[in-house]
Amino acid sequence: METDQHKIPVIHFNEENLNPGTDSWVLACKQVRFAMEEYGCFEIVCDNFNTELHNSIFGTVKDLFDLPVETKRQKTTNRPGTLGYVAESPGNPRYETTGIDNPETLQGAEYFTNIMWPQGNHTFRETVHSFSKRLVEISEMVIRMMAESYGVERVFDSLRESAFYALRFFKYRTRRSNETDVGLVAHSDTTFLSILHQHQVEGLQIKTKDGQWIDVKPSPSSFVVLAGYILMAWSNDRVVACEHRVTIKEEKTRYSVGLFSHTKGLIHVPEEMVDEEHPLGYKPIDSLGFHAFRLSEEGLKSACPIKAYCGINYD
Ligand SMILES: O=C(O)CCC(=O)C(=O)O
Ligand SMILES: [Fe+2]
Repeated sequence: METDQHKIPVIHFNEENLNPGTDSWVLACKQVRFAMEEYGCFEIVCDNFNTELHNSIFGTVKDLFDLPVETKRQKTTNRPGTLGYVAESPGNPRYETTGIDNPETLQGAEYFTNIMWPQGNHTFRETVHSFSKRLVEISEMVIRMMAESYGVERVFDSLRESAFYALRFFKYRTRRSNETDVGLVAHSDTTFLSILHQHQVEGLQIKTKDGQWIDVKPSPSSFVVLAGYILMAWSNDRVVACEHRVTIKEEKTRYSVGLFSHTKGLIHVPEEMVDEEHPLGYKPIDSLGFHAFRLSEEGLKSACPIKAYCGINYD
């Protein structure tokens, strides 16, 4: 429910405020930091994001999920800790997802496409590639803005170099008579950042600090940027990973897509993030190790898996 007190911050990304060093850039950095610290998320409206790309990505999503299940189930990733295809499960019976590693590279987009369509699928490959490239640019921009707003621009290059991406597609089938409106149960992501894009049918909900759930409306030109557990640790708890879920009230199939940014190697909390009020809370963070831990019995049980994995003085 959207209430008077709470509204997810909306930030417009346009040519002017994306020009580093300008006053409007500095203001946009402040808005991004405020949104992340208060909500763990914000909505970006991209003035120059074309509706055609929005329509084509969701056209390809339908083609992909319409493939036979044996085709979708094939192995598409060798990356430790990365999920490939996930079908309906008892906790999330309406949820189906699959993902592409390195989708912003031609090779990544092609590798996945050729497994799904051995005869090739030019439209799918091109759409995934151009859409992911745009989202990676947005993701890098947000990370740069966060680094600048905390005065740690010096670490931006190493964060950028250690980043890798997955594009994931989601389908939520319509409700059967004995089922609830749950699309995906509440959780926070194991990412640094997740950027979600919804199509027509709403469902994404974000939990506020005071425990209220607020709806995020779909729009062809807007994306929701969510803080994941790795950003939470990197920021030494200045930003808290955004808890979210999917609740589908309409009797319709829902599609969404998201770019998930991960990091390889060890990420250190920058020393500038540590002060009296924020004592160092994390050992160096191994994002891939954390991903595997999160899926373990202990990780699934933990109230705050990132702290259980690499928190200092946490039990
Ligand atoms: O479908 C969505 O909008 C959200 C998906 C999601 O949160 C996830 O898979 O982690
Ligand atoms: Fe999520």
